[in-house]
Amino acid sequence: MRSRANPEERASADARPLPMAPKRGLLGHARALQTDTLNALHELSSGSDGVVGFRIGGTLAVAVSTPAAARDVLIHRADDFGRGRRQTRALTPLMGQGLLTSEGELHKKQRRLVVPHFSPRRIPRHADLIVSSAENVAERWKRGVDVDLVAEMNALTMDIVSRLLFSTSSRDNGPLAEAITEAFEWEMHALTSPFALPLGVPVPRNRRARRAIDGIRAWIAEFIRQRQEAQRDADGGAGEDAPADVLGDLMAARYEDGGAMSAELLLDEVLTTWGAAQETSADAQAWTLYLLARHPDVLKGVHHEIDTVLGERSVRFEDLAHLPYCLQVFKETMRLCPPAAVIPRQAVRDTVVDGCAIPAGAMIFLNAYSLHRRPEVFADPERFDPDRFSREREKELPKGAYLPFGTGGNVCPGSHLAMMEGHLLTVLLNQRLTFELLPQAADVVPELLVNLRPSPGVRAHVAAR
Ligand code: HEM
Repeated sequence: MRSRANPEERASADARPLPMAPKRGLLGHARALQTDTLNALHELSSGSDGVVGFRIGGTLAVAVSTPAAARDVLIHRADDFGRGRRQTRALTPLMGQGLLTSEGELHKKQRRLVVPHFSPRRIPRHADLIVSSAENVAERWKRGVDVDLVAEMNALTMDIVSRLLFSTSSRDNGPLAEAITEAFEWEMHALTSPFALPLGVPVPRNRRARRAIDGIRAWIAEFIRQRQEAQRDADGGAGEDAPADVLGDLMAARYEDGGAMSAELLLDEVLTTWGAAQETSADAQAWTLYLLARHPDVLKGVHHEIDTVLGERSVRFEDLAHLPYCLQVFKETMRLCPPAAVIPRQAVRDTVVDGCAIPAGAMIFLNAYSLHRRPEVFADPERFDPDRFSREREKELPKGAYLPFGTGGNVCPGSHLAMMEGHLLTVLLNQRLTFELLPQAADVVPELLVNLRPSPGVRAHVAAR
């Protein structure tokens, strides 16, 4: 007797063949992707119904860019996809088995432990340190300076994340900040270059990265050890209580069985948080300042809201609910320029995405940049229009149409913190300063490295408002 196929099998039997982009030479689309990844992917996506296959050398790749297809990959069929070898190889040396690299049971167990520390209830306590880091910058710039906003926003978010994690400023530890920059640059090369060699191959770039990564892990491990020692003294009544930072939270966190994280995993999660939180937030803020400088009408609305609600006083967490237009600006920025513009996956078995058959091994490029430009969802998609995120209009967005933080089991655990940080910085920096783009900023384009960055930087004259 024939057994009845389960719904999964029926779905894959009914799947239509994957539509393929027109062929391109022996290397397929490899060259176009190598020279301009973002535009090559956008061209593939916008010429498709949202799921399109193409070749990178001998490998099948698929660009995904509709809400339904995105939800299949990230939610409904998430178990059919892994992170992909390249991502794991690039991130593991620095981040070990942290949330950005682990999978399966370990990933689930770590999420249960880590995610609650970044919940909407827990993040307001970080608002003051974000404000004070930004105030330091505003104070330094008030007499007028020419700067690159990309580099400066990276320094600012580096400072914020190191205070958030360890209660110490990255400005006080130059060698660590330099090593982190070196390690992130190597990760970027390993993620994006077809010529990247495994870290064990002793070419000069790898040797430098190895030194930087070993230095960072040793420094943070020693910092954790000292904090644990101080904690033991405090528990014994012989010292001060530990500062209330993310490291303290993670040290105190307990699994359901009452056990604590191993020293190695604690180190991995701390470095993962650093890696995931810093550059994404810097790029989001650099894009926000750039787009505001290009749209004086929107900037006027931002100034009006800030002046009405705050006047000259500093912003506090409680004010954010009364500054909705500044939040809309930040959200619209992440629609047009999502820092995580492409979310990579690899099919671990034959599967189906939005009705199309995807074979095991296919690389998936979930293309948020093109997803956020679907004209059927976002009319006149290239227009910078924060009103798209007014309370009423935002509610009408179809599920899966706006994914700056992904969705499903890997959704960004830092999204609430990132939104609060982006909101606070948008308010504070535009309250205190003016940003006038210099002629070199005339040709800024989005470039997909690991994140979507304004390239070659955003030169601006900054002065007190
Ligand atoms: C504007 C800032 C940020 C953006 C645009 C962003 C975006 C994203 C996206 C799209 C993902 C999902 C990746 C995937 O599905 O593979 C992700 C994951 C992650 N993010 Fe964020 N993120 C931001 C800030 C932060 C912050 C502040 C933290 C730290 C608290 C953080 C920690 C993480 C971690 C640990 C993951 C891995 C989650 C997992 O795979 O389980 N991110 N982020």
